[in-house]
Amino acid sequence: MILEQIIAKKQEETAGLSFIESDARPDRNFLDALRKPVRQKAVIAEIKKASPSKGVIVENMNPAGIGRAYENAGADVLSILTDETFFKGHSRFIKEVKQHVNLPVLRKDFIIDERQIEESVLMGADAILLIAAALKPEELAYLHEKAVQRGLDVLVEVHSETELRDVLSVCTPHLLGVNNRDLNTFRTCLSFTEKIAPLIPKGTMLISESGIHTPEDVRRVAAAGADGLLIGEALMLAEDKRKKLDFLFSGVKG
Ligand SMILES: O=P(O)(O)OC[C@@H](O)[C@@H](O)c1c[nH]c2ccccc12
Repeated sequence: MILEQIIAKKQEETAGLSFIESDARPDRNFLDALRKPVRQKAVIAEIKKASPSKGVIVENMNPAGIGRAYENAGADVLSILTDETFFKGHSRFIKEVKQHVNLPVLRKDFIIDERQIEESVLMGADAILLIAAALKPEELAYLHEKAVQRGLDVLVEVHSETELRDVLSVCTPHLLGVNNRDLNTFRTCLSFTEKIAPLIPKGTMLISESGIHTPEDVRRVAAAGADGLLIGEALMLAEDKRKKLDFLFSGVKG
């Protein structure tokens, strides 16, 4: 029930946020970068110091250094964890990284309140994540619309057919992510991508998220029809990010 715990914590945090209005806008195009991938499939490389399932992944993490290494390795965009409590992220990471890297950035956090959308723009995010399991369909539709109005791209994350149907009944996102990890049990299984891929509407990009560690994993989600891959741990743990990405893509043709 980790998701419930995380949401309870976010409710506490967002209660203290004030409504700020600014004319700040995202300055990089996340969706465009995903549509022109460097490799056969788009790569969202994630900067994540720790996670509830793995604990600390990298001690003394230098986000800007990792961001630069990801860019040099041919990642198309970045995902940066900003949640402090469960992922040891920080709100300043996005700006810090963008000073040294030219890639668009997704703010990876648990967005449940419209004030976090303005906050994301002020943090320097170009895109945000909305997690279907954390929101009622009407809430998701509302936050999706608000984010788009503020110029943000939105990755909508689902984990089941039911969640996908609920999402599609209220909005048609440009980017749909299938999380291969069950946020309640932490187990990953790539068959989630395979099951959900055929149900994604035309014109929506499908991103396979989590649990991608081997060339066989990449081949499998690519064959299932994923347009992009979100990879965290495997890249965080790699000494040489380019070598790792080349290796991961070694089994994908075309
Ligand atoms: O480290 P992995 O297994 O490659 O997974 C990355 C990413 O998909 C995962 O961090 C993630 C997917 N959805 C999330 C929602 C919140 C926090 C984290 C996530």
